[in-house]
Amino acid sequence: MRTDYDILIIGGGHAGAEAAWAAANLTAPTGGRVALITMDPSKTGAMSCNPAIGGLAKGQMVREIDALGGLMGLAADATGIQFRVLNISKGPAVQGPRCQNDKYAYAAEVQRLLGTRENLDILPGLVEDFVVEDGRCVGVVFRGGHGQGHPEETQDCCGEFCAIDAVDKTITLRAGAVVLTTGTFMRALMHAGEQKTEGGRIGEGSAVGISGALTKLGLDLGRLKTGTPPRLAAESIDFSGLEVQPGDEHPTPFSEMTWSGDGSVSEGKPADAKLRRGSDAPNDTSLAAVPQPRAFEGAYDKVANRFPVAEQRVCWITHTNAESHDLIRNNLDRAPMYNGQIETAGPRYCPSIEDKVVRFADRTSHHVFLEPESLSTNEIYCNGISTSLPIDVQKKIVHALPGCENAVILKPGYAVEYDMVWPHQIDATCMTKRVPGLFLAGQINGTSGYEEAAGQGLIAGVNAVRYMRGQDPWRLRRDEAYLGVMMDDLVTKTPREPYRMFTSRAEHRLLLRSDNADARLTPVGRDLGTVDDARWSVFEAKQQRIAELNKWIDSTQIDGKPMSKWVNSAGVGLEQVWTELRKPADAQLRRGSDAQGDASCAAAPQPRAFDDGGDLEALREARALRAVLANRQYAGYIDRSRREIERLSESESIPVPTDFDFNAVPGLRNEAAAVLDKFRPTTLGQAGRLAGVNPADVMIVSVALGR
Ligand SMILES: Cc1cc2nc3c(=O)[nH]c(=O)nc-3n(C[C@H](O)[C@H](O)[C@H](O)COP(=O)(O)OP(=O)(O)OC[C@H]3O[C@@H](n4cnc5c(N)ncnc54)[C@H](O)[C@@H]3O)c2cc1C
Ligand SMILES: NC(=O)c1ccc[n+]([C@@H]2O[C@H](COP(=O)([O-])OP(=O)(O)OC[C@H]3O[C@@H](n4cnc5c(N)ncnc54)[C@H](O)[C@@H]3O)[C@@H](O)[C@H]2O)c1
Repeated sequence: MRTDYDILIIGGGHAGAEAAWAAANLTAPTGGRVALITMDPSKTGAMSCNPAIGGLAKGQMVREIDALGGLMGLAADATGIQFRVLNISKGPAVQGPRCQNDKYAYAAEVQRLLGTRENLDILPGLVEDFVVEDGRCVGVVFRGGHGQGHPEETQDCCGEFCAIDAVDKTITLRAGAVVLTTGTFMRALMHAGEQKTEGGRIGEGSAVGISGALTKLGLDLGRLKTGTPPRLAAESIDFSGLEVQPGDEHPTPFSEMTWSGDGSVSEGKPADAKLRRGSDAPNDTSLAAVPQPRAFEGAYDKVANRFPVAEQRVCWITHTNAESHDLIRNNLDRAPMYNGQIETAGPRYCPSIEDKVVRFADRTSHHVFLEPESLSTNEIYCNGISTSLPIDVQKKIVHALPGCENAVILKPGYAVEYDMVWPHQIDATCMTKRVPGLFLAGQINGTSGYEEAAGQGLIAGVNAVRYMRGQDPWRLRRDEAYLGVMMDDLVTKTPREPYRMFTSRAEHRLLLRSDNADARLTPVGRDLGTVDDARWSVFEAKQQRIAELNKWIDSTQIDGKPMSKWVNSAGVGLEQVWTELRKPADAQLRRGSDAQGDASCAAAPQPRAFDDGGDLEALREARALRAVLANRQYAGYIDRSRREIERLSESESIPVPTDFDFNAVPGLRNEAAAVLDKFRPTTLGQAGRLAGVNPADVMIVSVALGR
């Protein structure tokens, strides 16, 4: 059995899957090998709770992950059973793509995608300790297992791993870097009323030893909680009187590679943009040595030629009422969150139904979305009534929902408490400051949500490879991506509850839109090595089309007025511009008196033939046009923002050495020195965002740094 790897990833959740995908893709061209060790490989990519990906702000993050060559958007598109863009009536900056997924198909697709990486080994087992030499993490110690998906009757589920009989043996693996993504599993304890069960997810175990191993390394651990609602049997619900929630008429995929055609690969070339973001050295040349990936074989098989891939389904809306609220109030003494059984903080922004009834006491009703969990099972997810009340009370709450009077609960709701690592102990690359070579990603860093976890996984996977290669770390700035906002928030603020992304967290949200995620990040991914030739050629084609559309708008008149003004006027949107674009070129010319005879106008983009029903060309055109219009709509703001970002970028890029002694800075207030010492910001910009550090403190530190 191989015991030496380039990178080890622990945990096959959303963070681990993304980290493994990035690390395997990055190391493949140089013959590197990656191992993903997880308690049960058959649960890799499992959706612990909501069978949905994306939503407000989260959808933008999925688009960013996709733009950087990640797998979440591909898996979501391949298995989505309902697609909706939320906030569609509001501005493009706050629109969030979201899809319902067949949760079993989603996990299977994540596993298929990981299975296409020939240099990735997936090993079943429980990691219990780290190998640390000279203060650096260089491996892990784990107990081999089969995972629950192991077919007992055969002995070949894990190939070589089974063959050498590694099960229940303690195995040491060494590597250049380790990424730990334990999710909700560290010392996990589930609660349903008075009933307590060890485990991070129903039917699964708890990772106990790893908490102690982290404490031994000197890391400070905390404890948080989250929860999930009951699942109901579809045939026991009367849907007839319920409001139907259909998907969008023309569904929008997450991935730029979905429906990108046959995925044919043109000769790729490195992106022009130089990667300066995370690099401490502005003229970083180490990237020149990054081998460019040619093609991620098998990555786009499921999505390249059709969309939606899976059969589409509707959801339904029901609601709680005075009767269910009374039930909840009368049983609060049996609710672990209220009777002292759970003392840790849960996600304030995805509250349990008992939280909602207590905190919003004046409300007499809350929406409950009934969502199919799979095309192949009868499970219905009750979005909106996450609960840890005892099962007998859950039954009564469910039966009080219109349509659910006779509903059968297949799986009860529960809450889970788990250990996490306070994230001020990592930096924005996900590497722990105390133990170089050890990276943490996902719920272990105090976040909540698949998308937040996946984003951190990608960042950790990339940086683990860069660390192993001795390359400069890669960091995203707040004005570059929601992923940058999340990392900056995590390392500058101590979360008091599970961290969830919102558009309101991003001060530059008009720049960080879902429509321009590829323009912002695909060149960055190309430089990093996470974007292959196929994705790069799709990106280049789109940027070319955007340029053509801009030229057309700038050179065309409509009713004697510049089209560039018309596109920003009230009542004009994608549909109206699309209609103009579909008119034959001579009709466009006839409308614009000044444009008569202007050859550049006639030569502007030939309207592409597409039907309202949607096809490949329509999808591409809509994507390009959406980006063009959003950029024009926000042009004034974008210019102002850019100037402001430039003004601030000087302090943002001033590095603070990792061993800088804040306590020795003359004139620095004790309170500021203590905060700076605790969070150990890596740039002066980050220092300025810490609570307890004011502009005068930043000035003093800046002088001490010799600036
Ligand atoms: C009950 C519940 C409700 C939730 N509600 C939602 C929701 O509605 N929507 C949402 O987006 N998020 C929800 N979450 C959170 C969501 O599941 C997580 O945010 C997300 O899955 C985190 O991804 P992750 O990769 O960090 O961890 P996880 O998905 O939890 O994966 C961790 C993986 O690591 C493995 N592992 C852990 N420790 C070890 C070890 N020592 N050795 C080997 N393997 C190990 C586990 O087996 C698991 O495969 C909920 C979670 C739970 C449990
Ligand atoms: N439920 C929990 O206890 C829990 C725990 C941890 C994390 N989370 C977080 O919760 C998120 C889900 O939270 P949420 O409650 O905002 O739900 P969501 O993201 O599924 O929904 C967001 C909004 O979308 C709309 N919506 C919901 N379901 C819909 C449907 N079927 N069709 C159309 N629109 C729909 C609703 O307006 C809802 O408020 C996850 O991404 C995760 O980060 C939840």
